[in-house]
Amino acid sequence: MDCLLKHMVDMTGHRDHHMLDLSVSAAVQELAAAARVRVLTLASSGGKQLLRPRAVIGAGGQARLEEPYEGAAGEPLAALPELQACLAARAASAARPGPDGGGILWLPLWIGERADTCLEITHPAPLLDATMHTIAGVVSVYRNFQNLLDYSERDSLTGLLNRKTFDDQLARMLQSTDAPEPSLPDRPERRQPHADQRQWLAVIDVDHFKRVNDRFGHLYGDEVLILIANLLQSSFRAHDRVFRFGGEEFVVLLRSSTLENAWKIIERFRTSVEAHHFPQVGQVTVSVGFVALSASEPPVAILGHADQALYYAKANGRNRACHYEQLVAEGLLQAAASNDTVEFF
Ligand SMILES: Nc1nc2c(ncn2[C@@H]2O[C@H](COP(=O)(O)OP(=O)(O)OP(=O)(O)O)[C@@H](O)[C@H]2O)c(=O)[nH]1
Repeated sequence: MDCLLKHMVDMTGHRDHHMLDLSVSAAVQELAAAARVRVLTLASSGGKQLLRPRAVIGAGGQARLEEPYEGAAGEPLAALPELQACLAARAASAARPGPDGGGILWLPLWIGERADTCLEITHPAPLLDATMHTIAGVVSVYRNFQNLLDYSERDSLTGLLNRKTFDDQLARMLQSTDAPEPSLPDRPERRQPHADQRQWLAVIDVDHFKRVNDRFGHLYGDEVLILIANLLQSSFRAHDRVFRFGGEEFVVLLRSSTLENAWKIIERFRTSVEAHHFPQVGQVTVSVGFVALSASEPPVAILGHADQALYYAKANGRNRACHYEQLVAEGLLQAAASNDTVEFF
């Protein structure tokens, strides 16, 4: 009981999804005496259902986060037919028996009709009913707490991450920027990220949005923001982070991408907005400024550089994306001092 209470206190003391994932995996590993526990994201990409590990812990080890990287689409759900059938039937759990009464247990976290997260418990011995009962309780607390965190981290109009969570997420990305990839002895198949891959920050602003509000009213303006948020979510990958920064301004943190791919992804989003028919309003466009993250620069300077590139895009025709370093290299922008920010509202 003491052990359970200790884990509950630890889990509910966090205000961060990653720490919560680490806590729940440590709790379940200890309670189930598991050989391995993984927290998995259930995602779909290109019509395929995928599993992406978020956190993992082995027996006697420390829980650690699994950092996503470009090219890591995820593990195909089809490789785990028991879990696939469980998700299709909206069932509470799936199991694959192993030797000596051990096996693998999957516990999807259902929120209504959706399960975005699943716990995977590899246990060498049978799980007693009492243990199963305790784990089910821990998983329910985890799900409720995840919900609460989601609520406090999200913008109520668009459902995107809010400004408040940006600083944390940027600090986390900056920490992993320029840091050497940890060696993973238990995952020898893991591909190392390409040397050209960087992390990127893009600031996106709706063009002439005031005109939309003035002509069609705020309700239609709000609808445009919601539709743009949807286009953002479908254009960027699950491990990128998309924020509504306020008003008609959005920020994206793009993980591990080459400059060429960052251009492609950002252009794909910009052209998808341009091609979208917004009910009543018709065509809407966006301008984008983006910059590579560098651990040696303070967040305010990085944001300032992306803002400068956005300002350039606004001043030079709108409906375009501009890359800060390229503008500086071409002499079109002056490299700004680190405490510079550009205001255009
Ligand atoms: N409907 C709606 N409008 C908002 C919201 N937040 C800010 N706005 C409006 O967004 C508009 C921003 O206008 P401006 O800053 O002048 O910029 P703009 O018209 O987009 O022009 P450029 O950025 O120069 O292309 C203002 O009219 C704000 O009232 C919101 O949540 N909903």
